Amino acid sequence: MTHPAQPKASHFINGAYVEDTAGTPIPVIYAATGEQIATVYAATPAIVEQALSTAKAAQKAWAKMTGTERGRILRRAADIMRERNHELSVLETYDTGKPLQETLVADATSGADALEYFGGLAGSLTGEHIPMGEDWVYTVREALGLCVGIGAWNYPTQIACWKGAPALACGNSMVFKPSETTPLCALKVAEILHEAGLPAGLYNVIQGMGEVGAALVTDPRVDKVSLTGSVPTGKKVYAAAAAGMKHVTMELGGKSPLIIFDDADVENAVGGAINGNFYSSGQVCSNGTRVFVQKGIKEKFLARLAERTGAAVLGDPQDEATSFGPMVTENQMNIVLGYIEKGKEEGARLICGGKRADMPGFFVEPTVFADVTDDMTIAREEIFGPVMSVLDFDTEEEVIARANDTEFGLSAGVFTNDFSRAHRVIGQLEAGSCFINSYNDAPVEAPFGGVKASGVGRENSKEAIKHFSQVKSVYVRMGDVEAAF
Ligand SMILES: NC(=O)c1ccc[n+]([C@@H]2O[C@H](COP(=O)([O-])OP(=O)(O)OC[C@H]3O[C@@H](n4cnc5c(N)ncnc54)[C@H](O)[C@@H]3O)[C@@H](O)[C@H]2O)c1
Ligand SMILES: CCCCC=O
Repeated sequence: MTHPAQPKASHFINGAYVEDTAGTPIPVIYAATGEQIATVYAATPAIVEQALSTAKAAQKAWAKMTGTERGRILRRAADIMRERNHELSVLETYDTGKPLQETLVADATSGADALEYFGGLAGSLTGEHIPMGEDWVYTVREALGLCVGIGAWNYPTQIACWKGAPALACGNSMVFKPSETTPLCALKVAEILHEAGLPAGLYNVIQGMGEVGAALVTDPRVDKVSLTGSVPTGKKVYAAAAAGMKHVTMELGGKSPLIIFDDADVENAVGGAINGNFYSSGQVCSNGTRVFVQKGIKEKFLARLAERTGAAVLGDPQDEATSFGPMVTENQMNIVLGYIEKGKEEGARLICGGKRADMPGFFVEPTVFADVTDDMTIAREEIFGPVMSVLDFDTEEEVIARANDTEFGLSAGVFTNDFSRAHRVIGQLEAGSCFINSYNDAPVEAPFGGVKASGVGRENSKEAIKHFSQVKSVYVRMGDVEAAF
């Protein structure tokens, strides 16, 4: 019998599902059982062409509509997403393995927030009037044109909406390629947008691996590329986009510091460290995986952390009681287990976890290492799994230097009851998305993105509008034109 997660077809182009079984089959594996639940096919060159030409053709008429008209459609889509939250969350759980307890509150709901927020902003996208004596300049905020979105596998619904909603609000069209690991949810986003009244051709989803992404990025009709992925992929995609002088947004990886001073509330700091390491089984770009704890509270912090981590409920992700799911794939599980072995070999002290969980599926126990030093592999490389490194520190000055000693710069957090210190420290951390006495909040109203190797540009908030539009400036002369001859 066909699994309920099997989509009607692999691609969504020009307002309808489209199939082409000539493409490479992509199996969709449910991470909690290892069973194949669906199959999609990678886009053939004919499918890529169909998606790009339809998106190119549809964009101009969309940009001519008023922002209020465009926004109304996005807000209607947000309402539909919220009405279908349960069904979409179940699908997100099949796509990623993340527990339903999380997907019910963090995925379609976050996507709906983006559609609602950018739908609301669409009517307010105006230029300015700049007086020049008798003359004046006016500016117009215009769409970029045809945008490509490429997604990672940890938040398939959210990424499809975080890119699609601002792009459409500004009058662009989009071809979105989800990660080949989680191809299901973006198709539902496309379906819902069209049900809400989006004209055909404006939001298209095609499947495929890196080659399909590369074909999209290098196409001369494409004006902008927004990628969520790893730093190595980001470097390739950025270079390819630069060759065509295209706009880019790069939401990439991290190895973010979470700094806990000894005056912090220990329970809140432990909660922040759990949210910053074990949510989505650690598969979150902004995770604070280098937890610097001031020596005075180190043992108290570790004891409570081990106790609370022991309360994680590993199990069937579709059961709402489960609070911790599997890695997205067997490969990702093996990568994470490899890092855990490396941590042990390099002399870190294992506090809890440290192995594959004894159950079906790709589960790795939530793992904490203490006595981690800056040079250890687990403290330097992005693991993208539930492995927390706890490092000791003595002084504020020392911890700031060590926190910044990384190629990455996505996020950073500070826990302290001294607010002067909190702002002073955050002010010196090289990171794009920061937290004080909290971790991993990502509301649509706040800009999200990194500095250094972690990215270029910002998603969410009014900042995202700048990255999906451009400004035309028009000089208006009221008098005669003076010329040299
Ligand atoms: N900053 C953020 O907002 C954010 C959010 C989620 C995940 N991430 C990062 O994503 C990574 C995990 O996701 P992943 O393993 O799917 O990343 P990945 O880099 O392997 O793949 C990302 C996407 O890029 C595509 N791709 C690969 N090669 C390409 C090429 N040459 N041209 C065009 N597209 C290409 C893939 O098919 C996939 O859709 C982690 O590093 C994580 O930190 C970042
Ligand atoms: C907390 C925001 C998650 C986006 C990156 O993985």
